[in-house]
Amino acid sequence: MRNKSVVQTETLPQSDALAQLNRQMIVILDFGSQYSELIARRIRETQVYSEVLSYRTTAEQLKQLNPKGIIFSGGPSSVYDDRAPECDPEIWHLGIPVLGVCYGMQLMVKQLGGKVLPAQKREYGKASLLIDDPTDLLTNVEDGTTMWMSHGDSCAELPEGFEVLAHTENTPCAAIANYDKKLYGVQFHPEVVHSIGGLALIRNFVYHICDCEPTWTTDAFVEEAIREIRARVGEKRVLLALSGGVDSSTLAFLLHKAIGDQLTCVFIDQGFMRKLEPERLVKLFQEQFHIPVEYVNARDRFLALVAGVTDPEEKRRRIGHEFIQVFEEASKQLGPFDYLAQGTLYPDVIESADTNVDPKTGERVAVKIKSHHNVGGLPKDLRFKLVEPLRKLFKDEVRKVGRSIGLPEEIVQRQPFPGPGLAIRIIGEITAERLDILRDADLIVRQEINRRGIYHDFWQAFAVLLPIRSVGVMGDQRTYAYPIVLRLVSSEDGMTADWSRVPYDILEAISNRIVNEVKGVNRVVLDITSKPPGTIEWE
Ligand SMILES: Nc1ncnc2c1ncn2[C@@H]1O[C@H](COP(=O)(O)OP(=O)(O)OP(=O)(O)O)[C@@H](O)[C@H]1O
Ligand SMILES: O=c1[nH]c(=O)c2[nH+]cn([C@@H]3O[C@H](COP(=O)(O)O)[C@@H](O)[C@H]3O)c2[nH]1
Ligand SMILES: NC(=O)CC[C@H](N)C(=O)O
Ligand SMILES: [Mg+2]
Repeated sequence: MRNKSVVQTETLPQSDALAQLNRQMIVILDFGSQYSELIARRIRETQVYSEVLSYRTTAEQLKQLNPKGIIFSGGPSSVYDDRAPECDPEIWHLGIPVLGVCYGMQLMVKQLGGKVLPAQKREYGKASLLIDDPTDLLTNVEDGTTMWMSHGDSCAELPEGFEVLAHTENTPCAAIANYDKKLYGVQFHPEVVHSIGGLALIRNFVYHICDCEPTWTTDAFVEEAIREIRARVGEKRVLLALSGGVDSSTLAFLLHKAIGDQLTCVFIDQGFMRKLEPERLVKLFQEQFHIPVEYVNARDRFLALVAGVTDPEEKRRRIGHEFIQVFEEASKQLGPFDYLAQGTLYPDVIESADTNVDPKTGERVAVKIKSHHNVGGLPKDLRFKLVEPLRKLFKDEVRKVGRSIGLPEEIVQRQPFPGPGLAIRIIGEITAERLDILRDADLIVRQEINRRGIYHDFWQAFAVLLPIRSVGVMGDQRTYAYPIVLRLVSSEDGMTADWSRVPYDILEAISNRIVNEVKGVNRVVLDITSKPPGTIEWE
């Protein structure tokens, strides 16, 4: 299993537990592709469980896990690079169906005795797939369908026992198979949305070649998560870090179901929350859900901690550490607790950690984008063991889980709010004054959006305060004040995002109100950057 963070070893040993349950699963071996997690998503969309593991996973380990199929991801290396990542060659003899994607296919070809060469023409983008064998892997994949390519190498000679299933204008071996051994390879990327026939191909592999049944449903996840939590925690007590967001609220419901009053929820008011949120959250949980919440007012200490700090990563690091500090203190007062539960999701883990393989060394290289406080901010000597049952899920999957265990729609549909809160929406130094300004501006954004019933049109809609000032004129007086940035984005899972095309009259209303009502602001600007290349938050 990937060693994503220093505390990974303390999290649920999911794979082992899964193996014991003998659940049908497809394993993805990651050779450093941008799309490895996307392949996992696609498989899960077919309602079959899937996990991404390192390309170093051995045949022996795979035998223990007993997956129904294995997918080799693409990767940035060329199979003939000096230290290109290779798989355990015993994998070819396990008798488990394998689908190699791009680099994965090239590796299959090379290791089994065929030839891979730099292609005559590199191929990036859409290509028309011409089908030579419309059965098996390519059943229901239309001849001439669009598939998405991204490669510089190509298969020049097939290994023994293989045949060509499809080609494109530039690529003679676009899809190949050794039917006897159930080994398949595709030069294109069936997992990306631009590959029109991609999902049909994936379904053929999963259902017909690997013989899986669509049994990994939300209900099955909930049932199993509850079983695993109980088995792991036993009679011990668990402290849940509750922010009131979708993830930790879903987790609160899940844990409440699993271990009842062994659970204590702690909400930390770090002073960077949105206006009126802390009060609302505590009331909602206590009065409506009857789940008690310990409210910890830590405003002053967090503010003191970030005073004068302008570096975004340093802010995140300090806030992350302080969170744990406060939990440890709470544990002394209310506990003791052996476990700390957090609503950590897959994207938090991916973005905080290293996900790429260095083509030269075969090692994972850090491409840390930003440290999500709940992952990168954790200290090495964490006293708690972590319980993070949502760690493998994407946001939309969590929403489904939440809904299925009775979380009200109001929370299920909530826009995400980062743990470090407004601290990472004030660029540069954080002061009490700037916090007040941003809180007021942010409330106006929310009010104007809610008033029009368009809250759910956005993945997130919020305000950012910039630490610069510009000149304006109000009531014939010169002003010299901060600008507010409007960040309004749509997204499916937070991994990519686009800026929302909001009608001008709404932008106008928001801008007018902010400039008129929020003291200290004299200008409103709109962020029109997608992710990538931007990120959703500004720090
Ligand atoms: N103020 C807080 N008090 C206690 N725990 C927190 C707080 N903020 C964040 N956390 C913990 O950190 C985790 C990650 O935060 P994150 O914002 O990603 O998730 P969330 O708040 O549960 O959901 P959402 O992404 O919808 O806001 C939370 O699930 C929660 O366990
Ligand atoms: O709990 C969190 N702790 C963090 O440190 C954090 N940083 C970003 N986010 C949220 O993650 C999504 C992707 O954000 P970015 O595009 O800014 O990386 C967006 O939805 C962000 O709001 C965070 N959530
Ligand atoms: N997307 C990939 O897997 C690329 C594989 C290999 N680096 C190539 O260029 O052919
Ligand atoms: Mg949150």
